Amino acid sequence: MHPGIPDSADLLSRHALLLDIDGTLLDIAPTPEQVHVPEGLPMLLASLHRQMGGALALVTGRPLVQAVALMGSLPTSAEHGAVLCLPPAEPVRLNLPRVPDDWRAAAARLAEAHPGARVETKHAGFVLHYRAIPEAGLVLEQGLRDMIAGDARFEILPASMAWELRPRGTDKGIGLNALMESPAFAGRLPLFIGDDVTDQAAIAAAEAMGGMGLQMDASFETPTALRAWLASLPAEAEEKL
Ligand SMILES: O=P(O)(O)OC[C@H]1O[C@H](O[C@H]2O[C@H](CO)[C@@H](O)[C@H](O)[C@H]2O)[C@H](O)[C@@H](O)[C@@H]1O
Repeated sequence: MHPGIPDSADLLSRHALLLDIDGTLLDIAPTPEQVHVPEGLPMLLASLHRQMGGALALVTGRPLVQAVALMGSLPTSAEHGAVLCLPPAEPVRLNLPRVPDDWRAAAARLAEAHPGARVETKHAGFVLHYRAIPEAGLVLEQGLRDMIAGDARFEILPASMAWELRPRGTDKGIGLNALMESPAFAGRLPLFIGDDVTDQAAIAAAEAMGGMGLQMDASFETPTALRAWLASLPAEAEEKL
């Protein structure tokens, strides 16, 4: 575990916990639908959320509906900062351009041409996954780059064995900042944990606020270790009181 992590009592009372999902809370699976949510994880997160006065959130690239289905109803920044949900309020979506339908169709054709590749649709953009066909990663990237050439409204983000085509103007740092501005998080220091290149913006945002941003490979290493640490927090905090 990272040496700078605050002790449990300090963490629960003075910090906000902001957690990535894939590769952090959950082990990576062959496809987005095949992730396994360990029994008790949503209940553990809900319990920590209560104990932290509401200052626990998910910061994910997944669409909100998927985050809720996997982890339950928690404060969530979804689609890399494009959607903010603070239950019970209705989710708020940034006003961003959506990728043209003909790009979505072209991406589907690209995936068809490389069996094993697949397109995941999001509200404003899409993800081209190549985990099942790693050798096609560079060709698929080039196909996407040709697609957006000359259109500065969009960008291609390297993700975990995937390329994400999305509008500029949002990232996980923007999502983290929006969460930290909400009442339950105000006055607390953010502790963000993520595993992927898309998590760098949230790590930078947490550090810019005087908090901590941890990369999984340099802190917990595996989702199993992170989940065990989360499960230990309440009991450890009680011992210190
Ligand atoms: O920000 P996160 O919560 O980490 O979500 C990032 C992306 O995760 C999903 O894709 C990744 O995880 C899948 C399941 O383990 C894996 O099969 C895939 O190869 C990974 O790229 C999700 O599908 C994306 O929408 C998220 O942006």
